[in-house]
Amino acid sequence: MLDSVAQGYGRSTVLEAVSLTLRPGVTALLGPNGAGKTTLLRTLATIKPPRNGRIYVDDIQVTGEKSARDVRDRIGYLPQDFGFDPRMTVADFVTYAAWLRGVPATAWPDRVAEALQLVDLTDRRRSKMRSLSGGMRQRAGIAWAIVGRPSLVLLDEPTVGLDPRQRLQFRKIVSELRDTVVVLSTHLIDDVGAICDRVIVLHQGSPKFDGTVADLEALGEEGLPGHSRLERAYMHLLPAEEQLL
Ligand SMILES: Nc1ncnc2c1ncn2[C@@H]1O[C@H](COP(=O)(O)OP(=O)(O)OP(=O)(O)O)[C@@H](O)[C@H]1O
Repeated sequence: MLDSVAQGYGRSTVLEAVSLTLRPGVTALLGPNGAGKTTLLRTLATIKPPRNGRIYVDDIQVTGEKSARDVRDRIGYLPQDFGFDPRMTVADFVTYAAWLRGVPATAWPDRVAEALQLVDLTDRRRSKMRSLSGGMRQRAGIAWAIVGRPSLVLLDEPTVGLDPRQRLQFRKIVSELRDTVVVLSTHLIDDVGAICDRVIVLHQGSPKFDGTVADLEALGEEGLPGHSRLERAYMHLLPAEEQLL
Protein backbone atom coordinates (compact mmCIF):
# COMPACT_ATOMS: atom_id res chain seq x y z
CA MET A 1 0.00 0.00 0.00
CA LEU A 2 1.16 3.50 -0.79
CA ASP A 3 -0.01 6.34 1.39
CA SER A 4 0.60 9.85 0.00
CA VAL A 5 3.87 8.79 -1.57
CA ALA A 6 5.98 11.43 -3.26
CA GLN A 7 8.98 10.56 -5.37
CA GLY A 8 11.39 12.34 -7.66
CA TYR A 9 14.90 12.72 -8.98
CA GLY A 10 17.03 15.75 -8.13
CA ARG A 11 14.81 18.77 -8.39
CA SER A 12 12.07 17.09 -10.38
CA THR A 13 9.00 15.59 -8.77
CA VAL A 14 7.70 12.48 -10.51
CA LEU A 15 5.02 11.18 -8.11
CA GLU A 16 2.96 13.57 -6.08
CA ALA A 17 1.14 12.19 -3.04
CA VAL A 18 0.09 8.88 -4.63
CA SER A 19 -2.13 6.69 -2.44
CA LEU A 20 -2.97 3.15 -3.57
CA THR A 21 -4.14 -0.01 -1.89
CA LEU A 22 -3.26 -3.04 -3.97
CA ARG A 23 -5.27 -6.23 -3.79
CA PRO A 24 -4.78 -9.80 -5.04
CA GLY A 25 -5.31 -9.97 -8.78
CA VAL A 26 -3.63 -8.31 -11.73
CA THR A 27 -3.40 -4.54 -11.77
CA ALA A 28 -2.16 -2.72 -14.85
CA LEU A 29 -0.29 0.53 -14.64
CA LEU A 30 -0.98 2.29 -17.89
CA GLY A 31 0.33 5.66 -18.94
CA PRO A 32 2.37 7.55 -21.49
CA ASN A 33 6.17 7.50 -21.56
CA GLY A 34 7.51 9.35 -18.58
CA ALA A 35 4.25 9.12 -16.59
CA GLY A 36 6.13 7.61 -13.66
CA LYS A 37 5.25 3.91 -14.01
CA THR A 38 8.79 2.63 -13.50
CA THR A 39 9.34 5.11 -10.70
CA LEU A 40 6.20 3.86 -8.96
CA LEU A 41 7.27 0.21 -9.34
CA ARG A 42 10.79 0.96 -8.09
CA THR A 43 9.35 2.78 -5.12
CA LEU A 44 7.01 -0.13 -4.32
CA ALA A 45 9.95 -2.51 -4.72
CA THR A 46 11.74 -0.50 -1.98
CA ILE A 47 14.61 0.25 -4.34
CA LYS A 48 14.15 4.00 -4.16
CA PRO A 49 12.99 5.33 -0.78
CA PRO A 50 10.08 7.77 -1.16
CA ARG A 51 10.60 11.45 -0.55
CA ASN A 52 7.46 11.57 1.45
CA GLY A 53 4.61 9.33 2.52
CA ARG A 54 4.44 5.75 3.71
CA ILE A 55 4.81 2.33 2.08
CA TYR A 56 3.43 -0.88 3.56
CA VAL A 57 4.05 -4.37 2.26
CA ASP A 58 1.87 -7.05 3.91
CA ASP A 59 1.02 -4.42 6.55
CA ILE A 60 4.69 -3.93 7.39
CA GLN A 61 5.68 -0.30 7.12
CA VAL A 62 8.91 0.34 5.28
CA THR A 63 10.66 2.97 7.31
CA GLY A 64 14.28 2.51 6.31
CA GLU A 65 16.84 0.10 4.97
CA LYS A 66 16.29 -2.49 7.71
CA SER A 67 12.53 -2.82 7.20
CA ALA A 68 13.07 -2.60 3.43
CA ARG A 69 15.35 -5.63 3.68
CA ASP A 70 12.72 -7.44 5.74
CA VAL A 71 9.99 -6.95 3.13
CA ARG A 72 12.09 -7.52 0.00
CA ASP A 73 11.77 -11.29 0.34
CA ARG A 74 8.02 -10.77 -0.07
CA ILE A 75 8.45 -8.85 -3.33
CA GLY A 76 9.23 -10.22 -6.78
CA TYR A 77 10.33 -7.31 -8.94
CA LEU A 78 11.24 -7.78 -12.58
CA PRO A 79 12.76 -4.62 -14.07
CA GLN A 80 12.24 -3.81 -17.73
CA ASP A 81 15.77 -4.69 -18.82
CA PHE A 82 16.77 -7.24 -16.26
CA GLY A 83 20.37 -8.31 -16.43
CA PHE A 84 21.72 -11.85 -16.32
CA ASP A 85 24.93 -13.70 -16.93
CA PRO A 86 24.40 -15.17 -20.42
CA ARG A 87 26.51 -18.20 -19.49
CA MET A 88 24.22 -19.17 -16.61
CA THR A 89 21.75 -21.96 -17.12
CA VAL A 90 18.07 -21.17 -16.66
CA ALA A 91 18.01 -23.27 -13.48
CA ASP A 92 21.07 -21.45 -12.08
CA PHE A 93 19.50 -18.09 -12.88
CA VAL A 94 16.33 -18.95 -10.95
CA THR A 95 18.29 -20.64 -8.13
CA TYR A 96 20.30 -17.46 -7.74
CA ALA A 97 17.02 -15.55 -7.30
CA ALA A 98 15.93 -18.09 -4.66
CA TRP A 99 19.16 -17.45 -2.78
CA LEU A 100 18.69 -13.67 -3.04
CA ARG A 101 15.15 -13.97 -1.65
CA GLY A 102 16.30 -15.94 1.37
CA VAL A 103 14.77 -19.29 0.33
CA PRO A 104 16.50 -21.99 2.44
CA ALA A 105 18.98 -24.00 0.36
CA THR A 106 17.15 -27.26 1.05
CA ALA A 107 14.06 -25.83 -0.69
CA TRP A 108 15.88 -24.54 -3.79
CA PRO A 109 15.36 -27.58 -6.05
CA ASP A 110 11.61 -27.75 -5.37
CA ARG A 111 11.05 -24.03 -5.60
CA VAL A 112 13.05 -23.70 -8.79
CA ALA A 113 11.19 -26.63 -10.32
CA GLU A 114 7.86 -25.08 -9.29
CA ALA A 115 8.75 -21.68 -10.79
CA LEU A 116 10.06 -23.21 -14.03
CA GLN A 117 6.97 -25.34 -14.37
CA LEU A 118 4.70 -22.32 -14.01
CA VAL A 119 6.52 -20.53 -16.84
CA ASP A 120 6.79 -23.71 -18.89
CA LEU A 121 10.58 -23.79 -19.00
CA THR A 122 11.18 -27.12 -17.29
CA ASP A 123 12.54 -28.59 -20.53
CA ARG A 124 14.96 -25.68 -20.91
CA ARG A 125 16.31 -25.69 -17.36
CA ARG A 126 19.77 -26.76 -18.52
CA SER A 127 19.90 -24.30 -21.42
CA LYS A 128 22.17 -21.29 -21.20
CA MET A 129 20.33 -18.01 -20.73
CA ARG A 130 21.97 -16.68 -23.91
CA SER A 131 20.32 -19.38 -25.98
CA LEU A 132 16.76 -18.42 -25.05
CA SER A 133 14.39 -16.48 -27.30
CA GLY A 134 13.02 -13.14 -26.08
CA GLY A 135 9.80 -14.75 -24.90
CA MET A 136 11.64 -17.51 -23.04
CA ARG A 137 13.92 -14.96 -21.39
CA GLN A 138 10.91 -13.03 -20.25
CA ARG A 139 9.41 -16.22 -18.84
CA ALA A 140 12.70 -16.99 -17.08
CA GLY A 141 12.46 -13.45 -15.67
CA ILE A 142 9.01 -14.21 -14.30
CA ALA A 143 10.37 -17.40 -12.72
CA TRP A 144 13.10 -15.24 -11.20
CA ALA A 145 10.45 -12.90 -9.78
CA ILE A 146 8.17 -15.58 -8.31
CA VAL A 147 10.61 -18.20 -7.01
CA GLY A 148 10.49 -16.71 -3.50
CA ARG A 149 6.67 -17.05 -3.50
CA PRO A 150 6.27 -13.30 -3.10
CA SER A 151 3.02 -11.70 -2.03
CA LEU A 152 3.71 -8.75 -4.33
CA VAL A 153 4.87 -9.26 -7.94
CA LEU A 154 5.97 -6.19 -9.89
CA LEU A 155 6.58 -6.54 -13.63
CA ASP A 156 7.86 -3.58 -15.62
CA GLU A 157 6.71 -3.69 -19.25
CA PRO A 158 6.97 -7.47 -19.36
CA THR A 159 5.55 -7.90 -22.86
CA VAL A 160 7.77 -5.46 -24.74
CA GLY A 161 9.37 -7.15 -27.73
CA LEU A 162 7.31 -10.33 -27.51
CA ASP A 163 5.60 -11.76 -30.56
CA PRO A 164 1.84 -12.45 -30.43
CA ARG A 165 2.22 -16.09 -29.37
CA GLN A 166 4.72 -15.18 -26.66
CA ARG A 167 2.34 -12.51 -25.40
CA LEU A 168 -0.43 -15.10 -25.16
CA GLN A 169 1.90 -17.39 -23.21
CA PHE A 170 2.75 -14.51 -20.93
CA ARG A 171 -0.93 -13.76 -20.31
CA LYS A 172 -1.57 -17.40 -19.41
CA ILE A 173 1.25 -17.33 -16.86
CA VAL A 174 0.10 -14.09 -15.29
CA SER A 175 -3.46 -15.38 -15.08
CA GLU A 176 -2.13 -18.22 -12.94
CA LEU A 177 -0.73 -15.71 -10.44
CA ARG A 178 -4.18 -14.28 -9.64
CA ASP A 179 -4.04 -15.12 -5.92
CA THR A 180 -1.03 -12.84 -5.58
CA VAL A 181 -0.91 -9.06 -5.87
CA VAL A 182 0.50 -8.53 -9.37
CA VAL A 183 1.22 -5.07 -10.76
CA LEU A 184 2.42 -4.74 -14.31
CA SER A 185 3.25 -1.63 -16.23
CA THR A 186 2.43 -1.63 -19.90
CA HIS A 187 1.65 0.43 -22.95
CA LEU A 188 -0.23 -2.43 -24.54
CA ILE A 189 -3.93 -1.91 -24.11
CA ASP A 190 -4.72 -5.40 -25.48
CA ASP A 191 -2.85 -6.93 -22.56
CA VAL A 192 -4.84 -4.81 -20.13
CA GLY A 193 -8.16 -5.96 -21.58
CA ALA A 194 -7.09 -9.60 -21.64
CA ILE A 195 -5.61 -10.16 -18.19
CA CYS A 196 -6.06 -7.28 -15.80
CA ASP A 197 -8.65 -7.07 -13.06
CA ARG A 198 -7.87 -3.47 -12.31
CA VAL A 199 -6.35 -0.60 -14.27
CA ILE A 200 -4.61 2.48 -12.97
CA VAL A 201 -3.93 5.13 -15.56
CA LEU A 202 -1.01 7.26 -14.50
CA HIS A 203 -0.39 10.64 -16.05
CA GLN A 204 2.31 13.03 -14.94
CA GLY A 205 2.77 11.13 -11.73
CA SER A 206 -0.79 10.91 -10.50
CA PRO A 207 -3.53 8.34 -11.05
CA LYS A 208 -6.16 9.68 -13.46
CA PHE A 209 -8.26 6.53 -13.34
CA ASP A 210 -8.48 3.57 -10.99
CA GLY A 211 -11.09 0.91 -11.66
CA THR A 212 -11.98 -2.25 -13.51
CA VAL A 213 -11.40 -2.83 -17.22
CA ALA A 214 -15.19 -2.59 -17.70
CA ASP A 215 -15.26 0.80 -15.93
CA LEU A 216 -12.46 2.02 -18.17
CA GLU A 217 -14.16 0.70 -21.30
CA ALA A 218 -17.28 2.62 -20.37
CA LEU A 219 -15.32 5.84 -20.93
CA GLY A 220 -14.46 4.89 -24.52
CA GLU A 221 -17.03 6.89 -26.39
CA GLU A 222 -17.14 7.14 -30.16
CA GLY A 223 -15.48 10.22 -31.60
CA LEU A 224 -12.16 9.88 -29.83
CA PRO A 225 -9.09 8.45 -31.57
CA GLY A 226 -8.66 4.72 -31.06
CA HIS A 227 -9.55 1.34 -32.54
CA SER A 228 -11.19 -0.16 -29.48
CA ARG A 229 -13.24 1.08 -26.54
CA LEU A 230 -10.19 0.72 -24.28
CA GLU A 231 -7.99 2.77 -26.61
CA ARG A 232 -10.64 5.48 -26.80
CA ALA A 233 -11.09 5.42 -23.03
CA TYR A 234 -7.35 5.81 -22.55
CA MET A 235 -7.32 8.77 -24.95
CA HIS A 236 -10.29 10.26 -23.11
CA LEU A 237 -8.24 10.37 -19.92
CA LEU A 238 -5.40 12.32 -21.50
CA PRO A 239 -5.45 16.11 -21.48
CA ALA A 240 -7.12 17.60 -24.60
CA GLU A 241 -3.81 18.56 -26.24
CA GLU A 242 -2.57 14.96 -25.98
CA GLN A 243 -5.75 13.57 -27.57
CA LEU A 244 -4.74 15.02 -30.92
CA LEU A 245 -2.86 12.67 -33.21
N1 LIG B 1 17.23 7.85 -12.82
C1 LIG B 1 16.57 8.96 -13.18
N2 LIG B 1 17.12 10.18 -13.02
C2 LIG B 1 16.45 11.31 -13.36
N3 LIG B 1 15.20 11.33 -13.89
C3 LIG B 1 14.61 10.15 -14.08
C4 LIG B 1 15.25 8.90 -13.74
N4 LIG B 1 14.40 7.87 -14.04
C5 LIG B 1 13.29 8.46 -14.55
N5 LIG B 1 13.42 9.81 -14.57
C6 LIG B 1 12.40 10.76 -15.04
O1 LIG B 1 11.23 10.54 -14.28
C7 LIG B 1 10.07 10.64 -15.11
C8 LIG B 1 9.26 9.36 -14.99
O2 LIG B 1 10.03 8.31 -15.54
P1 LIG B 1 9.57 6.77 -15.46
O3 LIG B 1 10.68 5.97 -16.08
O4 LIG B 1 9.13 6.45 -14.11
O5 LIG B 1 8.30 6.82 -16.45
P2 LIG B 1 7.56 5.63 -17.17
O6 LIG B 1 6.10 5.93 -17.05
O7 LIG B 1 8.02 4.32 -16.63
O8 LIG B 1 8.02 5.80 -18.66
P3 LIG B 1 8.27 4.69 -19.81
O9 LIG B 1 6.90 4.28 -20.25
O10 LIG B 1 8.98 5.47 -20.85
O11 LIG B 1 9.07 3.58 -19.21
C9 LIG B 1 10.57 10.94 -16.51
O12 LIG B 1 10.48 12.32 -16.71
C10 LIG B 1 11.99 10.49 -16.49
O13 LIG B 1 12.78 11.26 -17.37
